[in-house]
Amino acid sequence: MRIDIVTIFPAFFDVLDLSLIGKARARGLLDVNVHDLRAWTRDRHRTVDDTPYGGGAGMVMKPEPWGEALDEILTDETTLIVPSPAGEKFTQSVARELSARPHLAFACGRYEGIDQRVIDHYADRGRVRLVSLGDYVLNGGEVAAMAMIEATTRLIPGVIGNPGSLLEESHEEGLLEYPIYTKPPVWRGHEVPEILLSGNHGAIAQWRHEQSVARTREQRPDLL
Ligand SMILES: N#Cc1c(-c2ccc3ccn(Cc4cccnc4)c3c2)n[nH]c1N
Repeated sequence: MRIDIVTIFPAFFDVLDLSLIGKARARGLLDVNVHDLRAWTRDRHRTVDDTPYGGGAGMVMKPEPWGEALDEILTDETTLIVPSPAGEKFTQSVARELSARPHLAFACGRYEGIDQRVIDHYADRGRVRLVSLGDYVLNGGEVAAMAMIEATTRLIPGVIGNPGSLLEESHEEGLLEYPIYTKPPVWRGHEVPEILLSGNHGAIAQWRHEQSVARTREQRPDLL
């Protein structure tokens, strides 16, 4: 998978050189390219924003630099993802869908967002998705893009060492994951549930499912 990210804060994505995504890049499983939107500005001040038509607080990102950047980056195979508080909810299902795409491009806005005509222009030409990380307000698209990239790329075969672990994670089957324990068997008076020490794998699987259902009912009844 190729990923392109356009942002006015390219250094924000230096973290993608680390950990599993960094290793996947080094192994050629991922091709991640970060671009500074200001590279596509034409004026001395490298201006990317201006005042909103119709008045109102804040500034809006100008369409011209975005148009020149995206014209250079997008292909017929690209899914353009625009993180936005007005977007569809980003879920594990969306992550799974995106993980099968050959090329993802993330347009990370700042200020009050990107001129709507940019989204309209590329929507006419193919796959554009406005996607929201959740029902709260961030200062820009970078944090959302980072979360979406991590949730999506970890589903690509080979990125995570143990693919079996993906199947038991929260939200993969619509339930929250069961509680997990490791050594020591007793810690500050807290004991590991006896069933987990029994070696009875059928009973352990049953207990874990029951714990997932109970946890989901408690924390996220909306998922049931
Ligand atoms: N995904 C996602 C988001 C964002 C988000 C994404 C991109 C931008 C570009 C600018 N802002 C600031 C801003 C603030 C208020 C109104 N409109 C815009 C962004 C917020 N906020 N919350 C989410 N779940």
